[in-house]
Amino acid sequence: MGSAPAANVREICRARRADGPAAVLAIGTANPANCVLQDDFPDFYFRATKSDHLTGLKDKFRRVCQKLGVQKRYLHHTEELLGAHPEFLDLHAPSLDARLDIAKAAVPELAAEASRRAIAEWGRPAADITHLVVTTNSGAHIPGVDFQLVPLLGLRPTVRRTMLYLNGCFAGAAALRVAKDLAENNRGARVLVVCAELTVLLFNRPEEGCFQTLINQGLFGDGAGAVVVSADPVITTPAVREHPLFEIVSAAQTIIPESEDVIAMHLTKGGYGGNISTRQVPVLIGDNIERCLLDAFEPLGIGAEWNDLFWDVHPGSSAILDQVDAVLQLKPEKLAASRRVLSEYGNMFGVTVIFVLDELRRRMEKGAPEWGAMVAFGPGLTVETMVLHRCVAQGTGAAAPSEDKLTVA
Ligand SMILES: CC(C)(COP(=O)(O)OP(=O)(O)OC[C@H]1O[C@@H](n2cnc3c(N)ncnc32)[C@H](O)[C@@H]1OP(=O)(O)O)[C@@H](O)C(=O)NCCC(=O)NCCSC(=O)/C=C/c1ccc(O)cc1
Repeated sequence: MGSAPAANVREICRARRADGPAAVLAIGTANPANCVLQDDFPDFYFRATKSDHLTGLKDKFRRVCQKLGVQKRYLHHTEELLGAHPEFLDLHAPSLDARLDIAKAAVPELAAEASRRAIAEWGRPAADITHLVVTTNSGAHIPGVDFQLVPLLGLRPTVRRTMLYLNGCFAGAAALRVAKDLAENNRGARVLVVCAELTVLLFNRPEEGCFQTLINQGLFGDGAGAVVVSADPVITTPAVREHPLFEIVSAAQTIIPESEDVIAMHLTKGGYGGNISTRQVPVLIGDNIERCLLDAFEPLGIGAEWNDLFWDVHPGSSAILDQVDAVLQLKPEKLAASRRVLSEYGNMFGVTVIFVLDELRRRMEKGAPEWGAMVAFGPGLTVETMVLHRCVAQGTGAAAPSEDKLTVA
């Protein structure tokens, strides 16, 4: 076989690229059935960990729980499951294997549930998914959740998988960034992004002097979010249409200088260890968020009137959202979707921004902003910044199929 001239190779590569931009076509979410109310949680937690005698610490935990912005969460671990694993209550007992076993079975199931909802909304067969990007902090298995999802969802064995482990709370935005590049560089690609988290690896008994445990138990929740992304949505049949919801216009990642130790987590024999500098995190995010946003929006020629945008900010805690509000001087309704998700589900690590996106699309009405920002934070400290454009048919507030003229400001 003769070798093709270089120009032809370029042409081949160019022809393989989609016209873009990548767009979110469908969103699915899922949570475990076990719902816990924040008001009841201190009683549950201290009872389940046989720590009711630590009355001062329990009062403090109650106060901290009230400050996190959470009212409700869903947790895979129940009192029954904890009762079957007394080793989870002993900080010094080896419990990592048992925790990983729980995650190995439960994370793919939760991920599959969210994915099925996204695929059902998308309206095409699961076998039409060409790429799969999966993230979790809850596990360390090979093959991983990505592999398990292939039979669970009926994906093709040739689906191109990318597994992102241990990206902390910015994992959801990072997965969408990867999906954008995959979709825009592969004409016809249909990328399924799936994020799934369980907090069973973080579960620990309360201890005097260990504030981190109180945050871990009071803030985080379990859930999964899935999104279908494509850069060339089409009308497939008269009955089934692909509807772009949000175009992903740009995606960037930044490390905040000298913040390496601010969120540091690692696997230990007893689950996750490490520390979050809870007072520093909101301050550092506040000090750096505007620069990250300007770097994202200025090259696009979009003005920095932050109140003209819609916002998907990772709700790390209400202190973080308050800081973002204060620095960007946002109107109260701007972070309402982030605050609602935090309140109803807790901080679900990288999953949370997908829940906020789902909440945003439900809140979008005629006259809502066309341009928006997704901002996620996590270990590093790392900031993921994404410029989003809501897809609207001219003159309506509804999402438009790709054939219709899309409004681009
Ligand atoms: C709720 C906080 C912690 C405190 O709220 P506050 O408005 O500053 O209130 P206070 O100053 O009145 O503090 C409430 C209580 O907590 C105590 N406290 C206040 N920080 C302290 C303190 N660092 N020491 C020890 N006592 C303290 C404080 O002394 C006080 O105790 P007390 O007077 O007895 O009621 C608030 O600052 C806050 O939400 N901070 C941000 C929380 C945060 O870091 N969120 C998560 C960011 S991202 C992330 O977590 C990712 C994690 C991850 C996890 C796993 C992975 O695998 C990967 C990643």
